[in-house]
Amino acid sequence: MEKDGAVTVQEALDRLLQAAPPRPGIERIPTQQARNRYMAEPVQAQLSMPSYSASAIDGIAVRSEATQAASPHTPMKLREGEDFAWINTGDPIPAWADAVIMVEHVNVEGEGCVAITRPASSFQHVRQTGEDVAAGEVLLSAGQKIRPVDQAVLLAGGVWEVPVLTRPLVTIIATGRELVPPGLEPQRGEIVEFNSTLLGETLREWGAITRYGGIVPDDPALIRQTLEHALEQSDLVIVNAGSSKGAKDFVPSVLKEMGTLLVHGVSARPGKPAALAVVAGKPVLGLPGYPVSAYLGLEWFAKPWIRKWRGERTSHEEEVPARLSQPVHTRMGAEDHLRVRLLAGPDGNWDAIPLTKGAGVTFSLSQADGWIKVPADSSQWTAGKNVSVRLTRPLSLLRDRILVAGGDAPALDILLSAWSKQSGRAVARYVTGMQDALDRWRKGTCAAVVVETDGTDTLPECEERDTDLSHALPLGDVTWGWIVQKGNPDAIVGIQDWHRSDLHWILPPSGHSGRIFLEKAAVYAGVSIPLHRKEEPSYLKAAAAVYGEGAAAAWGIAFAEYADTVDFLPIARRRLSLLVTPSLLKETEGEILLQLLQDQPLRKVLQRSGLDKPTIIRG
Ligand SMILES: Nc1nc2c(c(=O)[nH]1)N[C@H]1C(S)=C(S)[C@@H](COP(=O)(O)OP(=O)(O)OC[C@H]3O[C@@H](n4cnc5c(N)ncnc54)[C@H](O)[C@@H]3O)O[C@H]1N2
Ligand code: MOO
Repeated sequence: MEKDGAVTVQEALDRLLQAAPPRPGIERIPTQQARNRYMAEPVQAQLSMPSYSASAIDGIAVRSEATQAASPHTPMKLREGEDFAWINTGDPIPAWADAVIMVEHVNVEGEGCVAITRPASSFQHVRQTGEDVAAGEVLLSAGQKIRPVDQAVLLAGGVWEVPVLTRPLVTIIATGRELVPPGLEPQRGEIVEFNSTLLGETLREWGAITRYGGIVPDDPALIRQTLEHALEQSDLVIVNAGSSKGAKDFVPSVLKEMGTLLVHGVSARPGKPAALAVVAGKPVLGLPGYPVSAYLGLEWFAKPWIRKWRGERTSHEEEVPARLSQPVHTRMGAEDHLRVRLLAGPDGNWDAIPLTKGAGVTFSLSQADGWIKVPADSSQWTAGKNVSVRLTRPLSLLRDRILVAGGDAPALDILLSAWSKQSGRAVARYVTGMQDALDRWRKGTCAAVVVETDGTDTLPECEERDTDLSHALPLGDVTWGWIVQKGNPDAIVGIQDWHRSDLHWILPPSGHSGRIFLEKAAVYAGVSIPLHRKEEPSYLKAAAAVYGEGAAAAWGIAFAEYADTVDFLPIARRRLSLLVTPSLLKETEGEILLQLLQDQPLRKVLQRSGLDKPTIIRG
């Protein structure tokens, strides 16, 4: 693999486009099936629409010059068949007529006789031949993406078939003996194969036809054989995983053997070990196995290659300026692509909150609102830095979203998704410390804060203990405590066990209420913060980590669904309330929330997820 910094993403892309340029074809397809295809050549209307002059209204067809004497004082009588003919909207105008008078302006005087009180002007209420589309007009130019409105105009102009660019056919091959197809429950050591769906569906959104090449074990001969077969039928082939330095990472060497390995390793993360090759004149992308790395590799190489297939010079991705809400640290020598979540400020500015850097966290791809790029020559960006965010969701949706910051509990997702469903607005949760959430609430970057009280309207785990909570809506009570291995084999009793170095402790991040509670309790109990500890931002992730790792205990919330996997030792009760921006509370959204909190079936579901109806909290 080339050293860090040896090949930039741009340089790698240039090599690929040079060595294996796209070669689109042209095909003629029925206009009705052409949605989302790209015009290969300009198209002219074959027919005029309408192809005859037609009445635009219901009324009578007349010769305008014969009506000039009509006025309210001197109504003019007209005889059917001589001076006028009844006509409906869309009917051809008789050859002898040149105008239409609205039925509302016509007085019927008797059989075959009407009177009019105003003259008609020439061409009045007449749709000229070709008013919509005139034969010979260029309807669409080369390169245009065909939308339903374009299909309509093509058909109006008598274009039954359109010349469009063929779509690139891309085959995706997944490699790895550990992979199992979706639908099968993975055993220990097995991973559900979802990258093909991630890559394939993204490629289809970009206009490619995709073929699933299956799961191939890490075996050079089999990888080669599958690749050969795929290359015969495809314009571009993607081989996923096996691109790094492990004993089973055969993709780069197979590509080298079969053709020209143009690049192995780019100076960008995640996605660093990407391998690009040309085999039998066709491009092959060897993308790393981690989903985020594979996805970025697709964006860096497949997207511009497809864009070039269509002859597009520029990308139309939406970017917004934002302020970084916390510092980011990266390693020099390679550019870093970070997923961020965006919080809208009242001043129209955006706060960008970096999400995990983990290349294996698919969920963060789904949660991210956009990407920021830290250049290879930077290693540290401070909070408040102005950044440009490449959006992954429409800006209008982000502006409309109700953002709820603050404490965590599994039941909150259930409650907030019910709120979203009933209110018709997206609701997103941002788990953070109480102080941070309250600061954001005051700045207006979130609409509501989940506060954790001890039931006495004070915030014990917050610097601002005296925040006015009189308007906060009580959501319910939760129990905090230790999530431990099933059967509590390590015999954890309480806070006093915290000093034990034979256990790995999983804690909420610094500043989160649960963490502050624990640290205060530890001081009170005279125990020091344990050495072996790691942080998990959500209680469900903490529980999953306890289940998956031996000798671990996590601070968390009582939740019935743990039952089969872990045990729970209760330690303290907390009341969760929602501090909602007064204006939002007065809107329909506020009313809906109040109704939901009274909804008995929903309360039962919330209770199963550990959120009891507010009761008196003891101790
Ligand atoms: N000693 C080193 N180890 C690693 C390095 C390195 O430089 N030195 N690079 C790391 C980086 S960076 C990346 S990225 C990964 C890339 O690894 P591979 O391309 O070889 O991919 P695998 O190891 O086979 O898989 C990684 C991970 O992703 C899962 N995976 C693979 N395919 C799929 C799929 N189709 N669907 C879902 N998940 C998939 C796979 O099971 C692994 O868990 O290497 C680092 N290592
Ligand atoms: O490049 Mo790897 O994709 O950093 O995680």
